Amino acid sequence: MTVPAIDIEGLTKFYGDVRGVEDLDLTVPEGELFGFLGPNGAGKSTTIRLILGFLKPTEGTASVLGVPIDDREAFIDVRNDIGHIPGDPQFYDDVTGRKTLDYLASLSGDERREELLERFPVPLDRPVRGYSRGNRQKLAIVQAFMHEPRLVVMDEPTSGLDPLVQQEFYEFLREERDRGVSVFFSTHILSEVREVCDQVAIIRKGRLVAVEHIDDLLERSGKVVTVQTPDTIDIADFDFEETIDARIEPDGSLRLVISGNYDGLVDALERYDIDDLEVRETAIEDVFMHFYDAENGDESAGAREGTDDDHPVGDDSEPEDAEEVADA
Ligand SMILES: Nc1ncnc2c1ncn2[C@@H]1O[C@H](COP(=O)(O)OP(=O)(O)OP(=O)(O)O)[C@@H](O)[C@H]1O
Repeated sequence: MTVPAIDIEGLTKFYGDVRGVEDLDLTVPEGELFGFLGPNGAGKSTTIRLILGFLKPTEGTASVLGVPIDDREAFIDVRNDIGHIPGDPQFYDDVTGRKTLDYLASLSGDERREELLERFPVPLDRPVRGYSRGNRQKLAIVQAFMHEPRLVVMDEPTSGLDPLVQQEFYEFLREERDRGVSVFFSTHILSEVREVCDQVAIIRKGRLVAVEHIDDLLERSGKVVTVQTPDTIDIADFDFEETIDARIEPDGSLRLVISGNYDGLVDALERYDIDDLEVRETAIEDVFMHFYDAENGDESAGAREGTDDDHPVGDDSEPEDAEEVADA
């Protein structure tokens, strides 16, 4: 029986009165690219910090690669099988990229630094202080993967990367997945979810609202059909079982979202002259937007400020606030 890469049960974290996450249940299977999506302040970083043992849950538990996060000793061992890219990777600024990697390699190992640096090159002999945001992120990628982890957990890993490097990183992630590596990452970028994820979990206001295979999600989300006709459209003609949404656009065209077969549509269109007809996949934005609330904005509003944990990457086991776990 294979052990899930991550198994979360009833995980809850309150920062004083502020809810980080509440009653989260989630299983991330081994060998999948698993996306974690949600608006600002939804609880993504909190979840990531909990499963890496940097924060102590208020309730509930999780296992990572089969090891419960509250089994401190076993968890320290399993950390070597985990790679991590924090939300805002911090390094010791006066140290060069090369020395940074040497140091991190001495802690966790280094099986493939050269290969990774070829794909994600950084100015190795310059102090990290002078690195651009993108180069910092590439250094974070190299350190997260160089010890051949079985699981990599990443908090918005493509922020700061230019589009070409992003594409290279997506390709790299797919290759890693095909080699059996499990990847769990938070993101705001909807197209990224579509491009690389096998499954996605969506979190809002600290609670899980959906876990979906991307293919199923897109299948259920249907196709968008746009029809231009000189005739007056009776929207009731297009209300068949497969219709998810039907509306007349401001330019007078008919826009339908249809899931399933097109028989009803073809029959209905016989009543009209057609100037133009377009069928396209539903934009991922439309697929996900109904999971977000129009008024959500920044869900962290009202929460305590200035308590983020931006430790240097090699030092993220050093908690900075009293609530964090002392020996993560
Ligand atoms: N150290 C902390 N102290 C107090 N409240 C916190 C702390 N960290 C997070 N929170 C609060 O917990 C909630 C979840 O925050 P979290 O950072 O986990 O969300 P997120 O989904 O990662 O957001 P973003 O997409 O903006 O990074 C928010 O209301 C946030 O303000």
